[in-house]
Amino acid sequence: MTQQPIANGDFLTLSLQHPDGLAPMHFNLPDNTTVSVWDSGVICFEPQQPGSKDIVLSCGVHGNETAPIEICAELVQELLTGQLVLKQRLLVLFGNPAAINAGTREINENLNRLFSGHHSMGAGLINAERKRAKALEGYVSRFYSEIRVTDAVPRNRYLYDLHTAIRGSRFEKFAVYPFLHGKPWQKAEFEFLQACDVTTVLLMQTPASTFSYYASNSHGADAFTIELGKVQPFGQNDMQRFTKVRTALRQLVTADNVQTQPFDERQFQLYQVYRAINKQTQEFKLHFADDVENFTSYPLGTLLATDGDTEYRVEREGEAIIFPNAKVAIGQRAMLMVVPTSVASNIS
Ligand SMILES: O=C(O)CCC(=O)N[C@@H](CCC(=O)O)C(=O)O
Ligand SMILES: [Zn+2]
Repeated sequence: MTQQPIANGDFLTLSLQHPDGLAPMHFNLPDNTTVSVWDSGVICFEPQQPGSKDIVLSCGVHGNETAPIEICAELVQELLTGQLVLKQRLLVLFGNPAAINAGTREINENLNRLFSGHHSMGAGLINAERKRAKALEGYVSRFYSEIRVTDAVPRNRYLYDLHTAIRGSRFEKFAVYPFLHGKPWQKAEFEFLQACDVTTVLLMQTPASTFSYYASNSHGADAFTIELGKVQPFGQNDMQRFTKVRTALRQLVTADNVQTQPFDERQFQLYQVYRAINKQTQEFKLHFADDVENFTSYPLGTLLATDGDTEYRVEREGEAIIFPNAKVAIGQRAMLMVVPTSVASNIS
């Protein structure tokens, strides 16, 4: 039998050697799973008789968020070398190979603010991140629509966009559930998140230009941004901390079902956005230290940030900070303030 062209299974290294594009290739694994490389960091697997799930796993949308990159690279390697046998259709995306090579969150612009067409707004497709966002949208659309399965079993779409946060967090791992426009939150998804060791979930209340919102809103996918801890350089992640998510992702792609526990809201910390604070001027400044963790709350009236003459103080009991970042571009979200909530009123 001829060896498949990525014999060592190290698709990440191959992609990083060709960050600006990789010639498409197409081959079969010994179990007849079809493998198609569509671009640098874009690899599609289709088992001969796939289950009903179309799964997109993405990582490296921010180039310095290494743990998810290592987790996805390992999974792809195990698939390519036959250590794992796939059951579901799977598209793995290493979001921003150039930024991964540079070890930076972004090169020119935050890729995770460019989806749902934002790549082409304003100045248009002026940099590599804007072009990549457009290309990634195309790959996701192609994956969800190009299905060679002919039976009438209804298909379910998923996209898990794996990240790590800039700061530490009171809850080490947490997920962002994109705005569903009134549609019910999904018990099965909370159960899957719990299997991944993620029991803190932030429910968004507005559309966003993120990858997960794009998949949810444009493709009807069950989609999440999943934060797996704090950013670390390559090789410095304690992989033991990811045992549950690695196992759950393996089960997701190799089996019909993931082993989960029935949903019980009491086992989750659920938050919703109370307000988003956007950076208005270059003077935007946070008034707490860099090591203050996500989900920290302060007493009413505490000064959190200033932006020129504008002061942002705690205005609601229990509101907590998340994703504070003074370095974002003008007009972008510099911090979210979140409050505890429940999903009981709208879950199915
Ligand atoms: O730690 C931070 O400040 C940012 C971590 C990160 O990249 N988070 C994502 C969340 C995306 C979402 O809201 O769904 C981002 O900011 O892009
Ligand atoms: Zn990120």
